[in-house]
Formats: sequence, C-alpha cells, structure tokens
Amino acid sequence: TRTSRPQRILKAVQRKATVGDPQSVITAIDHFCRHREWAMNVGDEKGSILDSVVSEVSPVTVLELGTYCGYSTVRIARLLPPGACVITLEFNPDYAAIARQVIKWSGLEDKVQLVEGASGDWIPWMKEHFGVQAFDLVFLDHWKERYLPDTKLLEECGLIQKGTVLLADNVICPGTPDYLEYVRNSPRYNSHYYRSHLEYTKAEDGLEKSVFLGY
Ligand SMILES: O=C(NC/C=C/[C@H]1O[C@@H](n2cnc(C(F)(F)F)c2)[C@H](O)[C@@H]1O)c1cc([N+](=O)[O-])cc(O)c1O
Ligand SMILES: [Mg+2]
Repeated sequence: TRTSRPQRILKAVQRKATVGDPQSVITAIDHFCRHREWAMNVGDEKGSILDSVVSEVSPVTVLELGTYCGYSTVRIARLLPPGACVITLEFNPDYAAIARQVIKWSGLEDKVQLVEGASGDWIPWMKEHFGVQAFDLVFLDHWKERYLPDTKLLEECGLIQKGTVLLADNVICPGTPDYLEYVRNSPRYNSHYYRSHLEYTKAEDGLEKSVFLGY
C-alpha cells in the first residue's frame, strides 16, 4: 500500500535536512508541507510564536500533548538549555515511530522523552514515573475535545502550579470552544490570544497562552 503522510514527511527530512541540525529539520518539514502536502504541524508562523513563548518561559520541564511527527517537539527541544526536557505524549504508535526518527535526525533525543499512550492513562502517573513536580510549560496540540478534560486532569494531579504556562494550538481552527471559555473565564488563569494563521494557509487560527495564577 501507499506510504503514509508521516512516512512521506520523514522521507523529506532524510532527503533535505542535515543530521544534528534541528533548524534544517524544521525547514524541510515546512517546505514539504507548504509545497507538496499539507500536514497538521504547528508550522512556521505559529511556530515562531511558540518559539517566543518557550524562550520567555525558559522551562525546565515541558509537557507536549500530541507529538504527531515531532515537528513542534523539535521546535521546543532546540530552545531548551542543558538539563531541561520535553515529555511528549503520542497515542498513535505509527506516528510515534516516525516522530522518534525525526527527533533523532535533529540530534535532540537527549532532551526529549516520547511516551506512547493516552493522556488519561499517563497524566496521573507523571509525578511518580518521571519525577516531575509540576510542568513549567504545557503545549496542547492533540485532539481538540481533549484540551479541557486534560487541563482539568493536570490541575487535579497537581501538575499545573502557580506560574505554569499553557499554550494551546488551534483555538480558532479547528477550534476548542469549551477550553477557550474555561481559561478565559476562570479567575485562576491569565489568558492571551496570539492571532495567526492555520499552518501553511491563509485561514485564521491562533495560540492561546494561559498562565496559572494559583489557587
Ligand atoms: O486535529 C488536529 N490535531 C489533532 C492531533 C492529534 C494528534 O495527537 C495525538 N494524541 C492524541 N492523544 C494524545 C495524548 F497526548 F493525549 F496522549 C496524543 C494523536 O494521535 C495525533 O497524533 C489538528 C487539525 C488541524 N486542521 O486544520 O484540521 C490543524 C491542527 O494544527 C491540528 O492540530
Ligand atoms: Mg495543531
């Protein structure tokens, strides 16, 4: 049968990017997805906003929900200082296998912990299994109807504490209305919308940054 889209994205990385050079991996994926085949990476425009938030927060521990091919994992990991790491959760084993190779090609495997499974199964074990006290930054880019329940689960598990920054992709397109309503109306979050465009298109989309203020 035909290759999958993630397999074609990995091929583009292996053809065009330099091993150990994260920026070339990012550039190769963006070029492929803009000129050959669209894919649901956060992309270069929203990716620059992600970069600025990562740099501003300078997190020690990051949680990413939704690895897909590892594009945003590489964007985040390349900005982390030694000793910092991103734990990225991926439900689909085929996507996880591709992402591992993309992350390895970028040379950032020491800063990334890719975990396969469902958020509901893994989030309650994060503290015990990874020795995480609380996350400094959470990047939400998985199934849109899971943003709100998983945020509430992270709160309940004590993984979101005063100062934790949530950054959510696709709050306009495809949209995460219940999540947006929650973080914008909750007295415990300070939210800001970064207006942008859906990756590789002219459609509106944006990132919502929400800082937890504590209880
Ligand atoms: O549907 C979109 N994204 C869904 C993304 C889903 C990805 O998150 C993984 N996941 C599921 N649960 C977990 C966890 F972590 F819970 F275990 C991880 C899924 O296997 C998939 O790889 C999307 C769609 C569009 N679009 O334009 O249609 C644009 C975008 O930027 C998008 O992100
Ligand atoms: Mg997205």
